[in-house]
Amino acid sequence: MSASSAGPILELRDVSLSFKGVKALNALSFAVARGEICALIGPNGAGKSSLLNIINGVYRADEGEVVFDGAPFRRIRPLEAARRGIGRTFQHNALFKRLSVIDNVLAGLTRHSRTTLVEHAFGLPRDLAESRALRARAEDIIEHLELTPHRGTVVSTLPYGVQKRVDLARALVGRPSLLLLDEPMAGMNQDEKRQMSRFVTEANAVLGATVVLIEHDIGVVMDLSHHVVVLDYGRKVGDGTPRQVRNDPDVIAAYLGTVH
Ligand SMILES: Nc1ncnc2c1ncn2[C@@H]1O[C@H](COP(=O)(O)OP(=O)(O)OP(=O)(O)O)[C@@H](O)[C@H]1O
Repeated sequence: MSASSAGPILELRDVSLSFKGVKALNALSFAVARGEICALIGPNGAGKSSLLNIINGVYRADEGEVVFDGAPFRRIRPLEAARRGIGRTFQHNALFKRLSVIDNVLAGLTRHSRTTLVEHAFGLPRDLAESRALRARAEDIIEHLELTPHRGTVVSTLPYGVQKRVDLARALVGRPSLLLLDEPMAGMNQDEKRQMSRFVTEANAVLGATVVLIEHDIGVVMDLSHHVVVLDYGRKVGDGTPRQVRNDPDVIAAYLGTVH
């Protein structure tokens, strides 16, 4: 075991971020253990998406640092974060809506390929063997996420729940060690949520990704996660197992209301 693999995969140390005087994150500290599913919960505007944006380099922390795999940073470029093994989905998925499922999943492999997106679009792979290997990887993940019937379908024509799964496939195809999911179940019915929960569990247990996810459905959070961090106005108001957090009076007061 290397030195970095002994500690938590992710640590936030006193991270603060403001937008024109509004403190989105206020001296936030917590750690995510390797191999866990960690849920970030809290009311709208609590700072959850901003935090994911700092971890994968979309935003830069004003203060504090992020330690990923033992290496601290305050700012990292999104491509560099992806290269180091941080995968990401977005609240409103950022898929290429006019492209097929397979092409969207292949786009998630750009960081692994010496072939550029333009070369890929024109069918000009630099290295045929590389291209075949990456395509096989994309086909595997499509099968794994039960997207095979949709593999050639243009994304914009798919139901929203299936699009969210394509977004997950695109994030997973790069084999991230840390997978950041921003409301992967937003807008889904109970059946779709159950299905997505199964895929997130498999990404964690079978594919080995540590998961940090933002989710508003407390039932889903309690069933799915090993660890829950609660944010309110950019501050941490709870941190523990789902059961600990559920029974924490501060969390109940700030967010959960009366728990039966
Ligand atoms: N790019 C931005 N420019 C200005 N203010 C921002 C920006 N991003 C976030 N904020 C502000 O930072 C605060 C935290 O927002 P953030 O989106 O991180 O919260 P959240 O917990 O993810 O909310 P939600 O559950 O509604 O997605 C809010 O006050 C928000 O208005």
